[in-house]
Amino acid sequence: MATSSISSAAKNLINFSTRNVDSQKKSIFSKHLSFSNSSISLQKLSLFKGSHFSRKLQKTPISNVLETVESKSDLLSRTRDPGNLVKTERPTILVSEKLGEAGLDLLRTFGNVECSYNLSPDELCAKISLCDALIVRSGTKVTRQVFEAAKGRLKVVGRAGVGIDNVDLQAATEFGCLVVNAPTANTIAAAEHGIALLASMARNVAQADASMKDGKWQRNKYVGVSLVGKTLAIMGFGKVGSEVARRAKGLGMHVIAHDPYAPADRARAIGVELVSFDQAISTADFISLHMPLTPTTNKVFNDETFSKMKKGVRIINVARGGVIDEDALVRALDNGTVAQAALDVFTEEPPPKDSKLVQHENVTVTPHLGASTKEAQEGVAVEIAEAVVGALRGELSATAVNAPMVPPEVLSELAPYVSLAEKLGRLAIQLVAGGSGIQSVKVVYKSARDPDNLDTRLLRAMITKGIIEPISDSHINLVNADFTAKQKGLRISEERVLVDSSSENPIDSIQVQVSNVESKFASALTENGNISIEGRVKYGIPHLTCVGSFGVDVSLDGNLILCRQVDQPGMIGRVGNILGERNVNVSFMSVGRTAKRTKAIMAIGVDEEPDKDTLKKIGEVPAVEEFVFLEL
Ligand SMILES: NC(=O)c1ccc[n+]([C@@H]2O[C@H](COP(=O)([O-])OP(=O)(O)OC[C@H]3O[C@@H](n4cnc5c(N)ncnc54)[C@H](O)[C@@H]3O)[C@@H](O)[C@H]2O)c1
Ligand SMILES: O=C(O)[C@H](O)COP(=O)(O)O
Repeated sequence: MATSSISSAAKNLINFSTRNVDSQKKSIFSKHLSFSNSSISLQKLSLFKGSHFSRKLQKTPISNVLETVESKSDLLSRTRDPGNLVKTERPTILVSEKLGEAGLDLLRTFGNVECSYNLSPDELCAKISLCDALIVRSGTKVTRQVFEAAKGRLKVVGRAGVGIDNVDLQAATEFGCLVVNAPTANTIAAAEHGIALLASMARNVAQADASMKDGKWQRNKYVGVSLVGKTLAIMGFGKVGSEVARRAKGLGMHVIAHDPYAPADRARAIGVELVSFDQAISTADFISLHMPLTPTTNKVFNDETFSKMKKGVRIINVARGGVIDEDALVRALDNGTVAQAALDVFTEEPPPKDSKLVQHENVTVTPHLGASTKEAQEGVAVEIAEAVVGALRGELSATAVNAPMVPPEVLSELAPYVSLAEKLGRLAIQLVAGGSGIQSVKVVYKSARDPDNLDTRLLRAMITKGIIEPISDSHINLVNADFTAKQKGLRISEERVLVDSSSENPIDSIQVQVSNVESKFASALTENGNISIEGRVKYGIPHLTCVGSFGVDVSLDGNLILCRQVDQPGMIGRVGNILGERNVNVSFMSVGRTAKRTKAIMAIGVDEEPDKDTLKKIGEVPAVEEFVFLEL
């Protein structure tokens, strides 16, 4: 297979250590390195089934498989890492931030544990080459320099908590270091802290306390507001958001939530109505933030969105500081749009000492204490200790956040399908209209291969990745895809359809159906109301071949405009001209229709993202009935 046909998505799953691989080979197996001692058996990796390779290697632990793969492959001619833990008696585990005793005890049964808190970046770099594992919370920046300084010995970084924004995941993967986290043990603590901030803000607890300690008795100044009967909008109805909702209902609040991807029935089950972003922020008396920090949510609370809020609204943030434009929040507090804010998280932590936001009299602050209860820290410590010990033993971890190992033979065959799968997932989620909760996805693989010889876990993982990553800060890989989908209430079912084909290709086509949702592009819906898209690999390149009931043929490279129009002459020219006049390069174009001169779909691949005005112009072409721009 040509190097160029291995997409970045596939590269994400090519995860071999390439430290000593020559440069041309590195361009194929670049960037993503492995965790090399996984004990998953080849029985599970039935992608190998039937081959000479598989017969020889069945039931062999992956560590041995990899030895064999490595010895077979001149791509992987590196010598084994002298720090390989299989050969090391007791690994060294550096804990750089306070961790619960139960977790430390567990670690001590397995390795030599060194607790060194408050290390400077230089001190951390100096120590790290002597360590096999590092355990951090949000205060330690695990940068590329740390991985470089580790000189290949560091095997696993454990994040004792949810957010992994302080770990350079790309660098970790490049240096062959597994990153694991503890995503569930601090959920309740974060939710309780959200409620604590809500109540103390409403009753000016922090301000009144400071005033009394200053010798004052200001009963009139600190008259608060009641919670009962007030509307609370939960922004991000995930693990923490839904727990905050439950508790707020107990306080007699009317709770609504905005989360474009949360299942409506989960919300209904606890008496919460899912609403649009604008409806949530314009009707709420209190707004509590629980969405992840992603490119979409970065500074989503800004001058424009504050201006849509009810005057005198109160805001709580225990998610991530970056979802708020902090300067805009200061302005909104100054002009009274926002009456009060209670913040546990900040764009920069710790925030500058002279931060206007922190100093503002209507703001209650805590220094990122959401997860800081004894119980949560014990839970997180045990959760992370188990994950780190498991990783050091070579077991696959359900909370791994960077890529596990995939044998190259499997990858070279599946690489274009892996890329197709991720792109179909990304397209499918972008076709879902905001506000529709997505619950179940069905994937149909058409293949001439015996189902026993086709392991679709990798493809399912990539479809899951395509669906979840644009809407969350979760990092999906082969290990954690099913776990993450389940946690998010997303059911992914698969169907294999055996087709009659003499082709050597493992798969004929992949179809992704999203059930019971509204679509931004009605033509993507089939008669039974599901969004349906289908793709194939042609000449090693993923193609979109069907949208709803319309056949198309467009290579999935760059971005895509889908346009439904009345089927009539001149449409390609008209839309092509609009794009050409604005210097948007068309890479591919295809028209599909159900019958002559009725309706047609035009699928246009574009190299550049058209601006709003260009898209508006396309929408204004009289025969165009609907269109959508999709990023791949
Ligand atoms: N302050 C703390 O100490 C502390 C503790 C735990 C978690 N957190 C943070 O809280 C946040 C939530 O954590 P979680 O464990 O509940 O995560 P989660 O993944 O379970 O929930 C996040 C939810 O946000 C939704 N979402 C994604 N994009 C959205 C958007 N644009 N608008 C609205 N909703 C959107 C997702 O669909 C998901 O349901 C994370 O940022 C996490 O890092 C902070
Ligand atoms: O992401 C998390 O888990 C929370 O923000 C907690 O961070 P901490 O472990 O630094 O308290």
